[in-house]
Amino acid sequence: MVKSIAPENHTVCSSSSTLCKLISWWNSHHSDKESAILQHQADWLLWLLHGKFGVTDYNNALKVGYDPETDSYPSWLLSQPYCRLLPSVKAPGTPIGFIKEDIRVKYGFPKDCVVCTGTTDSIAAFLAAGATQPGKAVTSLGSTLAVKLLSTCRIEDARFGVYSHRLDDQWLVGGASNTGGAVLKQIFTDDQLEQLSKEINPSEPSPLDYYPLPDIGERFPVADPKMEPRLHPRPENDAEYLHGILESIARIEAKAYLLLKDLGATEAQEVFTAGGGAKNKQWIKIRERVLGLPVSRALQTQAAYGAALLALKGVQHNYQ
Ligand SMILES: Nc1ncnc2c1ncn2[C@@H]1O[C@H](COP(=O)(O)OP(=O)(O)O)[C@@H](O)[C@H]1O
Ligand SMILES: O=C(CO)[C@H](O)[C@H](O)COP(=O)(O)O
Repeated sequence: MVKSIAPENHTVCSSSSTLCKLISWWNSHHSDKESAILQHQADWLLWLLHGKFGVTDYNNALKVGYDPETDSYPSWLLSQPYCRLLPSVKAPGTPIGFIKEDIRVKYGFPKDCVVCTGTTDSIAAFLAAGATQPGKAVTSLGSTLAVKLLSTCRIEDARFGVYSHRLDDQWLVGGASNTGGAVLKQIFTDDQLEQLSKEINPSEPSPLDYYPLPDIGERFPVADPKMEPRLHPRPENDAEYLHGILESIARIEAKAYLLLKDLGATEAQEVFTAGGGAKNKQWIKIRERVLGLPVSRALQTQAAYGAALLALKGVQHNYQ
């Protein structure tokens, strides 16, 4: 359905895209189409704060089909019956309005507190890391593994789950794999992760070859909704098992950066790490060996810090 209206290999062709979800909803629900609007999670959260419907940012809107290069929805999307559900789009960090009075009073915010448009979680993590030059990258090791590489050129190829977000006048090229912390959490507690990791010698390659996924389906660097998790054979020693899983996730990350290079992105030179997995020093060393690049923990590993920086920039730009 999406493939019949969108250009070949467009990001919206990925089965997890916002546009696929919107069309699936449009075709399966027969009530309330008249009053419905499309909100991304971030739009909904911001709406609770400012109370204005139908506003988003061009990062969140990418996967519904918004073109951040022309700063507009493409004509193939605007000719669809559900196009009036699409929110208006502003640059990330643009002031939308003052915070609602009841919320302001409840939480003690100042009277001039302004709410700005946001961005996606892994872009916020990139901003938190403070990387500004092409070739610098951030891998977010949260529930999933999201890769963002600052590049001078834009790349998009849904066959591999690769897309580019606009970051001012540059591009954040990358994608998100379903591997990452969620699969670790299915097998180990956070305490076990910390203790077992200490038993791993990161300079020694693990011979175990897995494809750790929490469920069926992968998005990037291979887009395959039917891919099965591969987590066997399980050795008796848990530290060996964890070593094999961390090393296998590192191989997926290395494949991701290699793919971006092959597709023509600026070559990665240095990788910062954000998210819950960033605290694992052994994993950072394993990744450094497998990627063949300098890898370090970002100074700020919380995406929320990047979102706050974005709001600060927006307010300074518009009110000073
Ligand atoms: N020591 C550790 N080593 C590797 N991963 C860890 C460690 N501690 C926690 N994690 C993983 O970090 C993930 C949580 O990170 P977080 O950035 O909060 O995720 P989310 O994407 O859900 O916001 C969990 O899925 C957990 O498996
Ligand atoms: O898997 C994720 C959340 O579950 C990723 O963080 C997300 O898909 C990445 O999206 P984007 O590249 O648009 O920031």
